[in-house]
Amino acid sequence: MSSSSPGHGLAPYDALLLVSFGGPEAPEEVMPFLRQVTGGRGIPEERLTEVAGHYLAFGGRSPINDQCRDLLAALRAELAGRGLELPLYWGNRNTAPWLGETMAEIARDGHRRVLAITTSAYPSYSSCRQYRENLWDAWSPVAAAGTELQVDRVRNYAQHPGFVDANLAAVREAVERLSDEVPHLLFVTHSLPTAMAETAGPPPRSETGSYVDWHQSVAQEITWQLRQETGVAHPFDLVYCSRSGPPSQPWLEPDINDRMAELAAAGVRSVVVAPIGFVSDHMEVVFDLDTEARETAEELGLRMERAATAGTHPAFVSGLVDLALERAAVARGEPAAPSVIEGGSPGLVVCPVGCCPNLREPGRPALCGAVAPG
Ligand SMILES: CC1=C(CCC(=O)O)c2cc3nc(cc4[nH]c(cc5[nH]c(cc1n2)c(C)c5CCC(=O)O)c(CCC(=O)O)c4C)C(CCC(=O)O)=C3C
Ligand SMILES: [Fe+2]
Repeated sequence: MSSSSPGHGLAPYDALLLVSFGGPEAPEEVMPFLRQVTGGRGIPEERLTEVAGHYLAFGGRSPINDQCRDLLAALRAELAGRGLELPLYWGNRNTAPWLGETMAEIARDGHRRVLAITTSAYPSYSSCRQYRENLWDAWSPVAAAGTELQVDRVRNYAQHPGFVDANLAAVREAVERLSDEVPHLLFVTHSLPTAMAETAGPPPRSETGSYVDWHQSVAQEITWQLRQETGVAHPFDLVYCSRSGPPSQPWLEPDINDRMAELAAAGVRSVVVAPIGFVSDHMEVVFDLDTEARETAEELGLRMERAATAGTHPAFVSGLVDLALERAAVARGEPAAPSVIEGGSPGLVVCPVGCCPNLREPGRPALCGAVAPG
């Protein structure tokens, strides 16, 4: 690691902040959570009832907050192990601990320069800018009250070797569990409205947008590294889960269940499902993949192994700390030396104007981005 003196590696930051999505922890919290997530977003009522059913099937408790608690513990241990003992806070977009309350606490505790890390690895409005808007909403009352608090953010990190290595290890283990077969690899991520996908990332963009491009390159890299290790070239695809929105609105396809049916029809007998779009076992993973897609696989007679998510894998946790060190070096004015997979894109430390635009409310303010001149 290039951090010069331990203990100063994260200067100028005096606090770290994990920013996540949030989730209900009891049955009576499910509907308020769903209304909070979808407020004003045109999600049909039937979809909400359906998704409420997913949460209620798990006792009304989403796995996501517990996973944030585990990640916080793992990050604290990693920071302490490297002599980087900065306080680490946690705030959510949709449930307690609310980001706004955490930001106020950070200010009360006397911190003035905070580095945020989101539990979301890829560019897109939902996975990138929306968190920057949440940071703005949390920060502006603090700033209005006269506290000079500056918030920066670690870049989108899906193409960082730490995230990729954790996912590679998980795919390797899942393939090994299917010992005598060459499974088809199904890399899965959250579907998005195609309009959001095509505008993901900084302009200029490819036709598919950075969300899809980044996932493709992570899927390719994992498949390639596996081939280097084992000599086996697995066929692979990028597929989607958790489509929402009205049926009239186009979302990214193919859905994992549809793709499994095609593969089974073509004679494929086993699949590894690798949720590279999720940093840990969110409800989408435990319901849409472990429950729904597994049922589909059983109906189709496909053997299915689900690869673990990055979770608290040591490569992922230490990678996040490396990313924080990298961001701190940039904040100190040192030359950027982003660590990135072969042929990948390092992502941007500060999102440029027009990056992952908010198509619904174009003028909405966001932190951690360049401001349009004039
Ligand atoms: C790209 C992306 C990520 C990955 C990046 C990131 O992690 O942020 C993500 C994560 C998550 N999404 C989650 C839950 C939900 N997402 C919904 C709705 C939507 N997601 C969208 C996109 C994404 N979502 C979109 C475009 C919508 C349509 C409404 C809108 O335009 O905003 C809805 C409404 C019901 C439904 O329609 O499904 C729910 C309940 C949870 C919590 C899971 C848990 O509890 O473990 C997590 C981590
Ligand atoms: Fe979502």
